[in-house]
Parts: sequence; structure tokens; C-alpha cells
Amino acid sequence: MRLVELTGGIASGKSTVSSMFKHNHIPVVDADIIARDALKKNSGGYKKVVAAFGPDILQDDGQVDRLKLGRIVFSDASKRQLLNRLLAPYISSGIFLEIFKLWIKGHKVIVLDIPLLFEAKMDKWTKPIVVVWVDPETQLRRLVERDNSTEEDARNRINAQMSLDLKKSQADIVIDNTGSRQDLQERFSEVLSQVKRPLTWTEFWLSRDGALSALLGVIIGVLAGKKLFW
Ligand SMILES: CC(C)(COP(=O)(O)OP(=O)(O)OC[C@H]1O[C@@H](n2cnc3c(N)ncnc32)[C@H](O)[C@@H]1O)[C@@H](O)C(=O)NCCC(=O)NCCS
Ligand SMILES: Nc1ncnc2c1ncn2[C@@H]1O[C@H](COP(=O)(O)OP(=O)(O)OP(=O)(O)O)[C@@H](O)[C@H]1O
Repeated sequence: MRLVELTGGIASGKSTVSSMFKHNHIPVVDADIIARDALKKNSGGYKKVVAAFGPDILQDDGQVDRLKLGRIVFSDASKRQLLNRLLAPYISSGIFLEIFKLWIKGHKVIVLDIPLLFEAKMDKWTKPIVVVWVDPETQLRRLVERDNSTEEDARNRINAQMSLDLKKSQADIVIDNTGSRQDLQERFSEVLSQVKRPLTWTEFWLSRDGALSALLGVIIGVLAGKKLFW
């Protein structure tokens, strides 16, 4: 099994690239969706976060007001660390469960869309690491336009993450998404062929079919050994 990491900065274009993978029938595990589930009303993460941040972060319907919580954590590093610490176990177990479900189905290449891969030190488990990079001005402009947010809120969110240049320096593959969508599509086609190249032996043994072949090999070996000795 090949675990391809797709990461980058906020609004650098990860979701846009992950849609391209899905269009090419490669499954994507989206950590943002798992993190959203971890904050849904009455979930374990929700209870811990409400206990720590107080009922002021709730909407009238009892759900977490994400905009409000975002304003709090993206302008205060210690509160952000607290939120990360409370949700981390739910997010990592959610990611693991999704990978396991896809493994059971026999998928050999799985893309993990994890924005905070490096910050969470999860980068040792995936290969290759694909970083979607944009220049800082484009990132700020796209973030403000997409979220209809103030420039100050957008800057706070960008500054809450490790610098995109540092992430780029640790990538196996860089997708520069500063240009047009057409440029991105062309670069994506090159990346797709790298991601879909044949599995290495190690990747094969880690896939469901590889594990079943190994198990079958062991069973045959044991049976053959018994026949020889009895
Ligand atoms: C603070 C929250 C409620 C704000 O929700 P909101 O709907 O406004 O944003 P959303 O969840 O869509 O995140 C958008 C982007 O913000 C960035 N981001 C999210 N959480 C963080 C964080 N703790 N630190 C730095 N950047 C973050 C990511 O690039 C993400 O793609 C939410 O982001 C959250 O619960 N964050 C903590 C969980 C987490 O770490 N999520 C990232 C999964 S790896
Ligand atoms: N090459 C491009 N040209 C113009 N707009 C783009 C391009 N790529 C992405 N966008 C737009 O930029 C915005 C950010 O992209 P996207 O949502 O894919 O980023 P992201 O990295 O997934 O963000 P987040 O970290 O918040 O999840 C979106 O509105 C998207 O439509």
C-alpha cells in the first residue's frame, strides 16, 4: 500500500488537488472532514472542547460556532495548542480508521489530505509527500476571496501554520499552484503518473493483497512442512 501525503498551507489548493485525485479514482482521506466530525455535537471531542473553552463557543442549536472558535484559536497560540491537544487523539484515530477501511477494500494507493502533517509530526509514515505551494500574496488573496474574511483573520490563519517554504523544503514532490487552474491541471497530470507508478515490494507487502499472499505462503509452508515430517 502506498500512502501519498498531500499537504500545504491554508488555501494553497489542497482540496482542489484532492478533487483531481478523486476524479482519477484514487481515494482521499480528508483530515479536515475527520476534524469536523470530531467536533460534532455530543461527540467525545465536542465534550472536551466545550469543557475547556466554555459554552460561549456554542451556537443556539448547541453546535460549536466554528467561526468564533477559529477567531479564538487563530489569534492565540496557547489556545490553539490546547484545541490541537484535545482533538488530536480523535483526528489520528479517525485517519487510521479511514485508512483501514480503504485497505480492507484492497486500495493500493491512498491519498491523505492532512494540512498539519509536519506540525503533527506524522510525516514519517507517508511517501511520497506532495506539497501544494503558492506564493504568499496569492495565498492571502485566495483565502480572503474564498472565505470572505477580513485580511487580519486570513493573516492570523496563515501565521498559525508552519511556513509554506519550510514545508516545500521537506517535500518529495512540489506542486506550484501560483498559476492558473490550467497550469495546475498540467502539473497534476505529471504528479499523477509518479503517484501511480508500480508499487515497490515493500508497498506491495503492506497492501491487502500482499498481506494475504504472505499469509497464504505461510499456511502452505506449514502444511508442506507437516507433510514432510509426518
Ligand atoms: C478552529 C476550527 C474550529 C475552525 O473551523 P473552520 O471551519 O473555520 O476551518 P476548517 O476546519 O475548515 O480549517 C480550514 C483550514 O485551517 C487550517 N487549520 C485548521 N486547524 C488548524 C490548527 N489547529 N492550526 C493551524 N491551522 C489549522 C487548515 O489548513 C485547514 O485546512 C477548526 O479548524 C478546528 O477544529 N481545528 C482544529 C482541528 C485541526 O487540527 N484540524 C486540522 C486537521 S489536520
Ligand atoms: N490555480 C488556481 N487558480 C485560481 N484559484 C484557485 C487555484 N487553485 C485553487 N484555487 C482557489 O483557491 C481557493 C483555495 O483552494 P483550496 O480550497 O483548494 O485550498 P486548501 O488548501 O484546500 O484550503 P484549506 O487549507 O482551507 O482546506 C479556492 O477558492 C480555490 O477554488
